[in-house]
Amino acid sequence: MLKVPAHQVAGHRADRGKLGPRVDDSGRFYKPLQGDERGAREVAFYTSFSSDTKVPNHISRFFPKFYGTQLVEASDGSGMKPHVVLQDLTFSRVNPSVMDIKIGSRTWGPEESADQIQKCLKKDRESSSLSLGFRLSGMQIFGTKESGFWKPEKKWIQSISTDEVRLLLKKFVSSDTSALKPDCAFASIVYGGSKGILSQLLELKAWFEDQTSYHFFACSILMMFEKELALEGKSPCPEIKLVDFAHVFEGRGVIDHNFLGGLCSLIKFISEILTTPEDSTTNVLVEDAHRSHVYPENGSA
Ligand SMILES: O=P(O)(O)O[C@@H]1[C@@H](OP(=O)(O)O)[C@H](OP(=O)(O)O)[C@H](O)[C@H](OP(=O)(O)O)[C@H]1OP(=O)(O)O
Ligand SMILES: Nc1ncnc2c1ncn2[C@@H]1O[C@H](COP(=O)(O)OP(=O)(O)O)[C@@H](O)[C@H]1O
Repeated sequence: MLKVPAHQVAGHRADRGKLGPRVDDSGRFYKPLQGDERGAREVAFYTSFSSDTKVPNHISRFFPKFYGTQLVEASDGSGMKPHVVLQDLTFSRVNPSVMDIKIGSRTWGPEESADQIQKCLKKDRESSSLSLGFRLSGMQIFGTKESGFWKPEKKWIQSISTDEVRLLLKKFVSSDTSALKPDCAFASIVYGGSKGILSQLLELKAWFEDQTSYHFFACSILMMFEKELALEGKSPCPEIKLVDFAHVFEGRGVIDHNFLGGLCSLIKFISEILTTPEDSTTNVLVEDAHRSHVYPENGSA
């Protein structure tokens, strides 16, 4: 029996009769193929990437495993539809904090329609994409068993300023989701360390400095970890994964400057949080109380 992913933070959702991804009980994530060229492009990417012998294992681990395509009953009741079958990235996690960061100042590819370009350009301008080279697309932060997750509204998170982006990157690794000033209590064990998120981002960056096979537009980095493990004195299992390849195009021997630029910018933000967590340029998130809602553990978004 397929169900709506409990920890999905962005993109199309399969609730309320809409078309969206679902998961099974064995760790697989079923993403409906968009009927136009986007679906075809995503399948083409996974097919090519999963058999690309030039991609080293320490890089392919940042991508969901690909199990082909399958006809599955669509979540909107429209009948059997092709889905791309992927590894469910949050399958083994209990109460993960998750952030979806869309990378690149430009989120449309070279062969897109004028309408698609206009739509993307508007979102890029109205978000931090143009100014920072990335935007937060969605997130959830686990608080406690009693309070559940803090999950800001999607439209708000995509319209925030540079200072608010910095503040949310801090809040993501802080102990109290309701505190107005983040304490960055988990920054060193989530962002820092030889297996932390910064180190993984730097590994990814080194690959992007060389690879010229793929250009990733509108692709996201998912950052995940588990606060409860940290509170038990264990590793919070910080991890990055890339998702959403509906706008991947052939690189044709050219560096993916758009993705690389956004990745470098994100790296700078994370590095600064590690070196100066007390930086006073980020104060309180004034809109916070109005624009977010908390839903209980295992509740729906
Ligand atoms: O449908 P919307 O307005 O939610 O837009 C989708 C975006 O959601 P957003 O509201 O920006 O978080 C969505 O963004 P996220 O993945 O949520 O960051 C995609 O950009 C999606 O386009 P595509 O499937 O990648 O071509 C977008 O889908 P399309 O509208 O292009 O089908
Ligand atoms: N393989 C996966 N496993 C678990 N969650 C995923 C996976 N792929 C995507 N997600 C979740 O779904 C969200 C939207 O995914 P995405 O591929 O960007 O969809 P869309 O094309 O609808 O924007 C991500 O933010 C993430 O929370």
